[in-house]
Amino acid sequence: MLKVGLTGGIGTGKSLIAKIFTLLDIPVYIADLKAKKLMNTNSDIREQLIQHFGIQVFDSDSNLDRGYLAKIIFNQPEALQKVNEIVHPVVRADFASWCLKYSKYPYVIQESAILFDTGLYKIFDKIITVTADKEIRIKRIIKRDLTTRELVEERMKNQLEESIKIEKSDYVIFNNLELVLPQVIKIDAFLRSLSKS
Ligand SMILES: CC(C)(COP(=O)(O)OP(=O)(O)OC[C@H]1O[C@@H](n2cnc3c(N)ncnc32)[C@H](O)[C@@H]1O)[C@@H](O)C(=O)NCCC(=O)NCCS
Ligand SMILES: Nc1ncnc2c1ncn2[C@@H]1O[C@H](COP(=O)(O)OP(=O)(O)OP(=O)(O)O)[C@@H](O)[C@H]1O
Repeated sequence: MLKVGLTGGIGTGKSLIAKIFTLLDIPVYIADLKAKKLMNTNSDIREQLIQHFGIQVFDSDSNLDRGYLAKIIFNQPEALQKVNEIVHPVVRADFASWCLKYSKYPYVIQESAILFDTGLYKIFDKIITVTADKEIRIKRIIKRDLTTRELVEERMKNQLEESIKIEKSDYVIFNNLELVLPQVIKIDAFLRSLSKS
């Protein structure tokens, strides 16, 4: 079974593309969601987060205080690296066991904004990058999250340049004004034929 990575910076449209692949009956592992779930439920992660960032990292209901952690890590590269070191190995193991459930499918996808940034891309047979112009991405995220330009740019600064991702990818989906559905259908057809060969 092929393992495919789906990546792209904040606001490029990864979630939208992931939904289309799901509609094409392809299992998709959303790393962001899984990471958040594991940060709330995995005791090793919880203990290490508390050890490094204090008890305030969880709120009074014992849920991760995302705003608190975001404020720390997206301004301090060392803190971001520490969180990545704590969380990513657990997500990696979780993905490996998740894949076992889908061995009958032609391929599976992991969606993550930071596949190249973290070196995780190496475990995938093929990588798809979704890309869009910076201004369009900023406007879409401000509208989606009711956030500010500054906060979106802060996250962008912590992610690899789009051009590097594009260069390292097998397939690129352009999501400015282009139609995305035909692009996804074409890539899906390639991947299905690859899985048969
Ligand atoms: C700091 C947290 C709690 C903020 O949560 P919040 O709901 O505000 O943002 P969300 O998770 O939706 O992230 C929005 C975007 O920020 C960017 N982002 C998230 N984590 C990272 C990271 N480790 N490095 C760079 N960019 C990141 C991505 O573009 C992501 O799509 C959360 O981002 C987090 O826990 N990150 C660390 C875990 C992680 O690396 N997750 C990514 C997939 S494994
Ligand atoms: N082609 C498009 N036209 C209009 N709006 C779009 C388009 N593609 C995505 N969007 C909107 O832009 C926003 C960002 O898209 P999406 O959530 O898919 O991005 P993402 O890459 O998953 O972002 P993040 O990294 O923050 O998770 C969403 O509100 C989505 O509905």
